Amino acid sequence: MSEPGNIGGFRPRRYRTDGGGPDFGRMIEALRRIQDGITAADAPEGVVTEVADMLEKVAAAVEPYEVDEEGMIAGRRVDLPGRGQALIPPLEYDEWDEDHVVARCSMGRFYLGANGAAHGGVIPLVFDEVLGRLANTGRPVSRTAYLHVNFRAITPIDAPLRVTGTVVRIEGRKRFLTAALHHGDTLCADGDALFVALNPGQP
Ligand SMILES: CCCCCCCCCC(=O)SCCNC(=O)CCNC(=O)[C@H](O)C(C)(C)COP(=O)(O)OP(=O)(O)OC[C@H]1O[C@@H](n2cnc3c(N)ncnc32)[C@H](O)[C@@H]1OP(=O)(O)O
Repeated sequence: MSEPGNIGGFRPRRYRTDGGGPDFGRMIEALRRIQDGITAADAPEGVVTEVADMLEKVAAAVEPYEVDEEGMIAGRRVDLPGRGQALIPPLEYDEWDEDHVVARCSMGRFYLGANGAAHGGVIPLVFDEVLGRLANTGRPVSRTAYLHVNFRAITPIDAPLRVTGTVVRIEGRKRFLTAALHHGDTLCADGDALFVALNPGQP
C-alpha cells in the first residue's frame, strides 16, 4: 500500500507519521478502550466513582498541553488507525492509490446504535473519512459537498468490516466518488459523494 504523506493542498506539516516522539498511538488506543469499556459497562457505584476520579485526573494531566489546531497530533497521524482521532473508527488501509481504496475496521461498543447494529451516523462518518482522504490523494484539497448513504443491512459491531472507495469521475473542481461497506458477503451500506476542490481562500 502506498499512502501519501502530504495530502492535497493542506500544509505539509499538517499530516505526519511517527517522528520518534511520545507514543501517541498507545495513548489513543487506551482512549479507544476507555470509550468501548465505559460504553459497555454497568459498574457498581464505587467503581463508577473511582473511574470518574481517574478520568478527571487524566483530563487535568493533558489540559495544560492544549495547542491550537496547527499543532495538533490527533487526526494528523496518518500512520495510525483512524488518523489517531478517537472519533473515527480505527480504519486500517490495505490498498490505496489515486483511484481506489480498501480498508478494514471493526467498531467496538462505543459505536453501538441498538440491537447489535452500529449507529447510523457512524457509517457516513466512515465514508466521509475514507472518501475524503481518497478524493484528496494526489490532488488539491477538496471538501464534501454531499454524501448520500444507503443503509442496506445492519452493520454489526465487533465484527470485521471492509470499506471500499472509488473515484468514479472528475469534472473540473468536482470529484464524484462511491463507497461500500461489507461484512463478509453482506453489503451493509453504500453511498456516493461529491467533493469540490476548494478555491483559494476557502477554509
Ligand atoms: C489525511 C486527511 C484526510 C482528511 C479526510 C477527511 C476529509 C473530510 C472531508 C470533509 O468532511 S469536509 C467537511 C464537510 N464539508 C464541508 O464542510 C463543506 C462545506 N461546503 C463548502 O465549503 C462549499 O459548499 C463547497 C466548497 C463544497 C462548494 O462551494 P463553492 O462555492 O466553492 O462551489 P460552487 O457553489 O461554486 O459549486 C461548484 C460546483 O459544485 C456543484 N455543487 C456544489 N455543491 C453541490 C451539492 N451539494 N450538490 C450538487 N452539486 C454541488 C455546483 O453546482 C458547481 O457545479 P458546476 O461547476 O457544474 O456549476
